[in-house]
Amino acid sequence: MSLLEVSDVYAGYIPDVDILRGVNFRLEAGELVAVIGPNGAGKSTLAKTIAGLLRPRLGTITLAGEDITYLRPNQIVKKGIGYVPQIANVFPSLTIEENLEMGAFIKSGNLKGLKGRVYETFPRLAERRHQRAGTLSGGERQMLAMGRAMMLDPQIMVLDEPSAALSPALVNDVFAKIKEINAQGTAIILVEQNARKALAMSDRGYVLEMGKDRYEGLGSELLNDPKVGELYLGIVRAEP
Ligand SMILES: Nc1ncnc2c1ncn2[C@@H]1O[C@H](COP(=O)(O)OP(=O)(O)OP(=O)(O)O)[C@@H](O)[C@H]1O
Repeated sequence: MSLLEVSDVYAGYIPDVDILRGVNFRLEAGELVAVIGPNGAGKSTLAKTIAGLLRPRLGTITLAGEDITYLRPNQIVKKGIGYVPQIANVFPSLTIEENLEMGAFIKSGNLKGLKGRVYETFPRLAERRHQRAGTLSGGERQMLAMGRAMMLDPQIMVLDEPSAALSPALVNDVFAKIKEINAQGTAIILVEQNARKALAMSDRGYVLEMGKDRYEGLGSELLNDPKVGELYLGIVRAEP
């Protein structure tokens, strides 16, 4: 049994229009798994469906064997699945510290230890803890959004295109932090347009196409698979 299993899920935003069309996906404890694929393939939709923001029309989602298919987003958070959306992922008018505290709103008890772990992972956030989040750079904002999800000490983090709109140097910074969070034991689903980099740092990956899992394999296998390279990584094969 996998930690998370998405089985034959159909989901969409408009009646009778399926975006996910029988997608299968699994995540083992502690794994880092990339989800790549062309624009509109349904990557973000899969992330939203796992987070409970979209209800599957068919299929099931289980967490450690428990059916969570129809749980609400707040119930899914409580089960230990943290979701970091692509946009609007921080409260701009609140300080960094306040943003982190909001992240732990469902947790009782002392938040100090949790905040300490976030600040240890992201020293730059510690330096700016009393600054409003709206004044942060794109990369810092992304780190705050991940920090906020860490405040729930989730067993799974679902990251929707954390590298979107970041410069290449910042992408490397953000990806290094993702690796670090994963090394601390959090399993990660990494939805990415930056396919090559995402696969290179992942245990496994999925290529989504038209709402279905088209390929699945080790990150390195997918990177070296000529079909995947040609279609999804922009690699042009030399003529024989
Ligand atoms: N809120 C929405 N209402 C209606 N359709 C939507 C909504 N969000 C996404 N879609 C549609 O769902 C399809 C898949 O979108 P999704 O964002 O999941 O793709 P993606 O693989 O993440 O693509 P990208 O790499 O471009 O972000 C697209 O055709 C998109 O137009």
